[in-house]
Amino acid sequence: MKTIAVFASGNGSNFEALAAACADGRIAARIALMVCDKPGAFVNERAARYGIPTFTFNPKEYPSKADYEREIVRRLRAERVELICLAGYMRILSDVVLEAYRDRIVNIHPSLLPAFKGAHAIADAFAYGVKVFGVTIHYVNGELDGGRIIAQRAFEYLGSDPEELEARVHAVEHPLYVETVAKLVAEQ
Ligand SMILES: Nc1nc2c(c(=O)[nH]1)N[C@@H](CNc1ccc(C(=O)N[C@@H](CCC(=O)O)C(=O)O)cc1)CN2
Ligand SMILES: O=CNCC(=O)N[C@@H]1O[C@H](COP(=O)(O)O)[C@@H](O)[C@H]1O
Repeated sequence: MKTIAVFASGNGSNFEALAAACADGRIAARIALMVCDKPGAFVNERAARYGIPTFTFNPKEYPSKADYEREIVRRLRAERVELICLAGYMRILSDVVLEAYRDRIVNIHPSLLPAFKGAHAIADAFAYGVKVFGVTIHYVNGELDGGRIIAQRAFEYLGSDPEELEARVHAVEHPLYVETVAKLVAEQ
């Protein structure tokens, strides 16, 4: 049984998709920790419902990113975490975490990378008027949204409602993340 950690900053629908899949065996892993940089974010409520321990912190309470990342690594090691899944985690990871978990961090990004990197991918793609949207799961390294791609799924959207588009993105990313993490933990 592999041990994973999920990092999130907001609503946590991807976190919940992974937690549900671990709970019912579709992913042969246990989520030992949910890491969140936003106290009060709804993802904390979701973790509580699943009885998953959290390390939720306020970056402003630490002298630097390295300080809070050292604390994160301490807790990950204490839980013997083997794989980190970023799921809407909106902080750029420094070498403190990247080196401790080299090639064992994956991220889901709501665009067909390398197009539309960054924190506002859906809005940027929508503004561009793209007709084909998609999601990407990639390894995380020092280059922002530039790690080796593991999986992608595309879909056509011709509408003009940003909320409808975001719902379509989530409907595609949840099963893809579950399917991809299930394969990753089965391989390791
Ligand atoms: N190493 C590294 N870290 C990462 C990713 C990566 O592929 N490599 N993928 C990230 C997901 N994508 C982004 C892209 C941009 C930003 C971003 O610009 N964040 C602001 C802060 C945003 C906020 O305050 O909420 C910052 O400067 O940290 C955050 C996540 C998560 N962290
Ligand atoms: O990789 C770049 N940026 C990260 C990013 O934008 N991730 C996206 O944040 C959303 C979180 O939704 P939630 O799971 O909280 O409901 C989700 O759509 C992720 O693809």
